Amino acid sequence: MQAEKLKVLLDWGLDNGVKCPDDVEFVNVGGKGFACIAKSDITEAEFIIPESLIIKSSLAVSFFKVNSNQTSWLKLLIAKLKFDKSSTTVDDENLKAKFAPYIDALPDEIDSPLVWNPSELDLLGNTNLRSSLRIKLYSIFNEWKLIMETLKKHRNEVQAEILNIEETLGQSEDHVYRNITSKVFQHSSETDWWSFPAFLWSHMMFLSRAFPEYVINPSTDPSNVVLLPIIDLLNHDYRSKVEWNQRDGAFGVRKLETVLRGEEIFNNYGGKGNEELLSGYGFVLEENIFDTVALKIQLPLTTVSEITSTTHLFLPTLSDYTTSAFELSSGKETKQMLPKKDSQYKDGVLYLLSKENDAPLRWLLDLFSFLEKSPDESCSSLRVRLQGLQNLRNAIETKLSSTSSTSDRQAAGYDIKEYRARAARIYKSGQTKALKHAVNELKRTEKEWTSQHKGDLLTAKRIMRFDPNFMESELPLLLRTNANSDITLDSYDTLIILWVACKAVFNTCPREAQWAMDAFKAYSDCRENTMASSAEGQHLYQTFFPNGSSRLGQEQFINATEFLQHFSYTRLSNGEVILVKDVNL
Ligand SMILES: C[S@@+](CC[C@H](N)C(=O)[O-])C[C@H]1O[C@@H](n2cnc3c(N)ncnc32)[C@H](O)[C@@H]1O
Repeated sequence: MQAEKLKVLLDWGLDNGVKCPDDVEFVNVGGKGFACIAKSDITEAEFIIPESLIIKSSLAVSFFKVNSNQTSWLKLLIAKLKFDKSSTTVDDENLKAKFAPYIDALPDEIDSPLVWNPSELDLLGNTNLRSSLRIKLYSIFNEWKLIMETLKKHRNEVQAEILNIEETLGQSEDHVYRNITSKVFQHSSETDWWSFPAFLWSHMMFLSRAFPEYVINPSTDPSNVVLLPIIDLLNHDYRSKVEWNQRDGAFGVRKLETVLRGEEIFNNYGGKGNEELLSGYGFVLEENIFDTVALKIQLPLTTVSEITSTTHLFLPTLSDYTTSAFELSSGKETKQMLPKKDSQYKDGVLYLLSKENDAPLRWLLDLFSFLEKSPDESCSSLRVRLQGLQNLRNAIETKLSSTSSTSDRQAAGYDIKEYRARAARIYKSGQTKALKHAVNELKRTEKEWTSQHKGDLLTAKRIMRFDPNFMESELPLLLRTNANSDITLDSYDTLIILWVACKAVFNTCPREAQWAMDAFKAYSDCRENTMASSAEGQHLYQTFFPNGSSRLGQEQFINATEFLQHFSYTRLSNGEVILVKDVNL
């Protein structure tokens, strides 16, 4: 059946001026649909489609007599060519008849999770992709609704369909599957061409096989796309070197390397991670070097504007990550760094973490350091950097545990397609690997910083090592306990607070930690005029000195408590508090 449709399509193409290399054959490959195979060694294989066969927005503009949202109208036009039995005429040409060989040969199904059943969706667990699906459906619905509201025909039915879909989208995954997404590829002859499932079908065809129109028409809106019959039979390999070009309105794809006999001739859809490949094209690649995991950080707009107006922090947007095959083939960096507006971050700042590129992790670390710092601290202070790193590591580890966990929803008992189960496994494992890589990179960075700044950090363990006198004699004296009775301190930070207070009382600070004493004195001097108010400090003082202390006043003790809070960071892995010298990294 598919082979017959393919033959009709290829004959139609050849009759109408499509040029393909002589020695290629298109075959049906399990899991991939059609593929183009070289029958001999081919140098610079080139595929050209004439302007007359390119399906572009101008057709939709002419047919629907519209001006805006051209890609949406083009999707509706393709849904009409597929589902409407009557003709669709533009300039006396019946598009339904003209493009029938193309429309008939489009794939029976796309394995995008947009149309997976609930049992298959469960395989995605709590990943970004799973949680973005409903939002994606809403966005496609809104795109459809926007043009439907201006469509003159079928007014009452369209209005009823809009209400019905809107209501369904607010319901359970199972309900959405049964009433909308399961219908996209199991369409009956009754499917209305203007219905939402028909639009969703068309949308998925565009997502998985459209090309940018600007290749043939540089002045067009950059978001406009075209369909290229036959050229769109080429599958994707990110290693494939290709050039997309135009000549006299025709669109060409040329291989820039020799393809050996028996090998597949690939296009290159651009550097896409498995999340984008799976949701848009319904497939994944093992060991995909473009794999990323997205972290979206929501910031109040006041914080965004503080960052953009007072710091040099880099806040990325999606365009900082996208590489299209067209850009790759041009061999030069074509992306322009356009000035960004604060409003671009209203839905969050996007960080795409990957094993291959640590720059986004560094941008994220800069942001977390900024968020950690107090007004009198610098973004590059050692304490701020170390605490920012801890907070970031904590956030990524939380994401990792939710990504690797299985979904907590109830499996719904639908059949699971093995192809989809494998795709879900590979996608999830790529997400987990990218997150683990980020955690390891942060651990390595922390180690590097702490070993470079060993002398600027004081842990409770270090104190006990180089100041044995403190535990053996000074602390019992201060607490008025017997030197032989055990002193129980329930945390490392309590020990450091008592050490700081003790050193101030006895003036016996060892040389290697003198910086901590100097900083404490300076801090206490600054606070002299402010009333010591820390409830935590007061409570701790009363615990240790229920009858007060002639040596250590409450105020000085509270100063030590607050000093530790201001000049320390907490290792989240073990709760250890570490005193940090006020230096820059
Ligand atoms: C532009 S079409 C390519 C032609 C497609 N094989 C067909 O039969 O129509 C894109 C679709 O091809 C398939 N595809 C492309 N590259 C692939 C790859 N490397 N591995 C698996 N499937 C691939 C996916 O189903 C994708 O949605």
